[in-house]
Amino acid sequence: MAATASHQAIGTIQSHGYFNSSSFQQEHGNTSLRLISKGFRVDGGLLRRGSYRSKNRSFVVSQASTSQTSMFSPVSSPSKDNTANSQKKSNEAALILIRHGESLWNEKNLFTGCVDVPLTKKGVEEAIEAGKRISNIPIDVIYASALIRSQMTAMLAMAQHRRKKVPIVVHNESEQAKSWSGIFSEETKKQSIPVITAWQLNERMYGELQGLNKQETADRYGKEQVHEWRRSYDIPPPNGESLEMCAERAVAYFKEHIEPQLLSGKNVMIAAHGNSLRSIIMYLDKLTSQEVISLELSTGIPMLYIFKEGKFMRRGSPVGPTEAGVYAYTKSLALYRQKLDEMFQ
Ligand SMILES: O=C(O)[C@@H](CO)OP(=O)(O)O
Repeated sequence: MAATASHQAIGTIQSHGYFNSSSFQQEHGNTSLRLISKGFRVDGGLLRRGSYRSKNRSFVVSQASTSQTSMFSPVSSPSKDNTANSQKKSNEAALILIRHGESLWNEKNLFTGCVDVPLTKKGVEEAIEAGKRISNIPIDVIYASALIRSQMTAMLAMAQHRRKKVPIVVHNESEQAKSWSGIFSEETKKQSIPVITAWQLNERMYGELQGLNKQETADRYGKEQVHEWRRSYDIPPPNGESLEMCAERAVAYFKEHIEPQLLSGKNVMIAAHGNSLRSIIMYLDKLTSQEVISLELSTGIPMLYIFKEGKFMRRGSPVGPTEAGVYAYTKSLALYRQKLDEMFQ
């Protein structure tokens, strides 16, 4: 939106734009215009559409200010949310889990953990293939780890989605980052999918094994020892995280941030890692610490769960966009697909 000369000072504030009132006040002085904290309140009322003038500057609010998030409105936690609406909405949602495609260190057979390594060409192809498999499943919000291999996977997969919404990484790391990534069109926001990145979804930290060759490590320390480090539930590799430690942060994040989304009816995709996903699957499928030992995830294979009435139902891996079975799991998935067929035939 073009800012007029008099509005140039801070540009345009929108309902979904990020606005740092304290920096505004520092810059422009705490004047007749009082912007209280993050609510865009002026003397107790919400800012309305229009132009505002402080001591020496003016600015524009182009929409009534009710929210300060960009395209992503965080849902309130289920315990705080007691409206009938949320009850209605909590009916059903799809959850897709996907381990990133092959990385350059997977290819070299190196322990990777939290080292931030990109995908190989094969990994890129796996992510694209994964995207085709889930291209008819609704996705409202995407979670990825802080590592590039999961983010590449999410983005490449989404490029295959028939709905053609644009996945956009949410930048909440600072007020400025929020503000600078603001989107000023409701229509554009509707055509976007927020991608939320979280270190808690990172691969388990492999400690002093990171960068070592898996085969050479087995030759040196013995196959059993290395298998214990790699697959046991509670034995950490030297100075690294056990699966149990990884689960503590990954599952906590899932419960705190992702479950409320599902409860509110949002369809979620999580792109993450072998072990962070193993820990989440252990929680979803109620696996014991013995059972999780034999759980192995392939790179780039999406897994579908239906969340219904507070329960997670594992629906396996959608084989392809034409596989009828996946869409027969629930009425809403079938309807979504039907709509896509109508829109894009
Ligand atoms: O190296 C790693 O970070 C992981 C995943 O690739 O290895 P592992 O097979 O031991 O879980």
